[in-house]
Amino acid sequence: HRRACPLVSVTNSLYKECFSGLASTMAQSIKYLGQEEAQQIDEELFSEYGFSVDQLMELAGLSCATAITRAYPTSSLVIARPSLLVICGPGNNGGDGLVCARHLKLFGYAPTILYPKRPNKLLFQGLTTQCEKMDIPFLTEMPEAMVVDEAYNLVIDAIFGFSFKGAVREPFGSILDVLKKTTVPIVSIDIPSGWDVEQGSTDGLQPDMLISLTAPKKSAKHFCGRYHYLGGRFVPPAMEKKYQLNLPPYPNTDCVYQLQ
Ligand SMILES: NC(=O)C1=CN([C@@H]2O[C@H](COP(=O)(O)OP(=O)(O)OC[C@H]3O[C@@H](n4cnc5c(N)ncnc54)[C@H](OP(=O)(O)O)[C@@H]3O)[C@@H](O)[C@H]2O)[C@@H](O)CC1
Ligand SMILES: [K+]
Repeated sequence: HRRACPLVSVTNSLYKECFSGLASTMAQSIKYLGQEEAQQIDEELFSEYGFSVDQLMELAGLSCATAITRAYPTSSLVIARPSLLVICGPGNNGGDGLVCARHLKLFGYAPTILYPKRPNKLLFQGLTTQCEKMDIPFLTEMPEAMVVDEAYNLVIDAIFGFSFKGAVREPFGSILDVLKKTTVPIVSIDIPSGWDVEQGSTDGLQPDMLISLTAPKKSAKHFCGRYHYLGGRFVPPAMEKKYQLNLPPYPNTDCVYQLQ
């Protein structure tokens, strides 16, 4: 399912769409965030706007599950059982993955979770219990690439988000090595894991789908998969204005917007 990546930027494709009269003025100038700016916005949502992490994580995870149902409806899956593998990392990106898995189960999919490094915090313990109580199985180790390809329709990559830095440490290095050998489509939440948040990566994962949360990060310009969605419809207008995010208009009550 995955294609080679000729480093075509999303901005370029948006300009092309614009010339053919298809893109709105808003979509042209959507902002791509640097790492520090993404972290600053995140911090400000909590400190100045009064949100809590679990609130935004719930909305982020729900957006991800919704976007996945749009791109890969259960009727389109190759393996009849709608099996998915959700791999969760040690930070909030991993938390989004747990929430996403729970909603996907409610939407009729059969997720399985790999959560190898669990933070000792009530938030993540609660999210884990919720998944266990929904009969979502947890794996104890990463299966081999061939097993992943045979057993799952999709892999959801919720390993690292916008706080990723430096060389990948274990056990995630080995997990990403396996993912690079699989052929099953990968859906990355916020950032393709292992990619530099701003520069991307030429030899990293090549996901089939990217779900950017709040606003795309600079590395999203190097995304060459089939589907790019925006989720996390919780940005207050004053914040959108301050950071000149120029978010596209979400249709009606939708929590996702298809950018590509
Ligand atoms: N406002 C928003 O937009 C919202 C954002 N949300 C979500 O939060 C995400 C950002 O979450 P985040 O800040 O917790 O960081 P994230 O990237 O998950 O990882 C940090 C962990 O990774 C680890 N780690 C880092 N580098 C590593 C390496 N090289 N090799 C190995 N490990 C490494 C690091 O370990 P440490 O450095 O602490 O040892 C730490 O444990 C964001 O992308 C979005 O998905 C929503 O939930 C809500 C609203
Ligand atoms: K990710």
